[in-house]
Amino acid sequence: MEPSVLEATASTTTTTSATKVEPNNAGEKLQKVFKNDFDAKYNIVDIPTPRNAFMSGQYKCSYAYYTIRSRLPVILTNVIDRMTKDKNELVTQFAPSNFEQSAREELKIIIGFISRLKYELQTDKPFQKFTGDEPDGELWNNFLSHLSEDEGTFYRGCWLHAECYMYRKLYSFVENSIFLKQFDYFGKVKEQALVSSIDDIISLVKYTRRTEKNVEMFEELLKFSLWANRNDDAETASLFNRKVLEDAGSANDYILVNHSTQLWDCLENEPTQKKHLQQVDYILDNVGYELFTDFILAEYMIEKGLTQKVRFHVKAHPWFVSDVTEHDFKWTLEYLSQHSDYIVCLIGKKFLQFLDEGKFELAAASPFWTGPYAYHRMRDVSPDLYNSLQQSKLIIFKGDLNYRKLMNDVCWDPTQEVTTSLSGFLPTNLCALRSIKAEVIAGLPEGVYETLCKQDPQWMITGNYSVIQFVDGTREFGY
Ligand SMILES: O=P(O)(O)OC[C@H]1O[C@](O)(CO)[C@@H](O)[C@@H]1O
Repeated sequence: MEPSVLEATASTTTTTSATKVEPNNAGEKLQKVFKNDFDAKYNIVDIPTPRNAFMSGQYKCSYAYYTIRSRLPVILTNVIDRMTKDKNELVTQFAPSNFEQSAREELKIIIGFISRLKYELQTDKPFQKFTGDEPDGELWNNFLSHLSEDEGTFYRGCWLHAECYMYRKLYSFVENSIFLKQFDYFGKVKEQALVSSIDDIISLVKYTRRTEKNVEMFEELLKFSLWANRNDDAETASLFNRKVLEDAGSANDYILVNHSTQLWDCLENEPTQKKHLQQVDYILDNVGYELFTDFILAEYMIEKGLTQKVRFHVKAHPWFVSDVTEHDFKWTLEYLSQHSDYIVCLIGKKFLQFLDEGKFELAAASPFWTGPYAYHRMRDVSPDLYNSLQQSKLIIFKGDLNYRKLMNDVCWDPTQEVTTSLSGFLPTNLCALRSIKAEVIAGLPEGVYETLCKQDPQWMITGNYSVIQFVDGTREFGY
């Protein structure tokens, strides 16, 4: 688990007077003085995110601040370290042998670009336009050109924009390179996530053969997929996955909203005027065991006649470390179908066959998913995507980032109606399967938020709690 916001900020509340520094802890105190200087320089205010404000690194008592201050620089440092360590391997893999020296030089330049991005992040510099051959360069530059001075930097801007911008810039460095176009900074980590979860995958496959068609089983599969979205380290995740597999209801107290029955009704009893909608759209999140649980849920929906097809949406390029790209999606199915374990191999082949038969479909990766926009902007920014989603019986959004984009990355009153927080985004019926990792939430019952805050003020960033939220797209909400 990530260190908490309080751990990250507790040491900063101290005197700013350098004259009081004692010799035995001078280093520590000087660091505190520096931190306070930092806050003053970048207009950081020592408060949590105000209600109805965008999440932002400006608010020191927020996960946005902690992410920009601590998590994102570490991610960039890890990328640099990994590239430096693997440089020979990368050069051999991506450059023809007579161009190895040029590739080595290019790699050095890319590492330089990443270091500069890290510096810009740490010193709250303005977001820079995209000037290379990015296919979505216009989308991004258009977005950037509409930001005011205050909205266009890492700490002062909206957290969603800052994080999306960082990952988009990071990818642009290899995308615009000569030799490293195909390189995925997070490729190894993602492959390892699948390889190391094979035992859990086998257990899940065994458990889900010959299932009944009923709401109870459907709910169990929703929960497997839901809890696979927790952000634990590999070992804790595996223990947790097994616990949920032994008893899908074991973490029920941590599911704060559970609309499984409404979801079932939506799929099972579709009103006659919507009978032509025979597709579920699945907006994927992470690779590894999580992606596999998504496949199992999709398999169930197809085999039990709840939908004819599931159309999966992936990211157009590496994104937020572990998000599924087209390559990851295909690699996962290939890996499973060639596995030495008979059960894994069979299920992999079955899913590949689903792809052939059109029961599974891999949608062309829309740049909108790797854009900075919240989903209420989809209709005007990406009308084709919006129109195609309208043809769906249900859209399943996995994970925390999708949730933040649904909610416009705003710190809503937790009891706010979800439909209000969606700000008009409702192409069809929606479902959010999300474990809570940021202070963005809507649709909680009265009192739940307050009770949990008393138990643990940081409950919203632990990933221990979750929601299965359904929004009925057939109702009129007056937008
Ligand atoms: O994989 P998920 O569930 O989208 O979680 C990743 C998200 O969680 C966070 O760690 C907290 O919101 C973000 O950095 C990121 O948006």
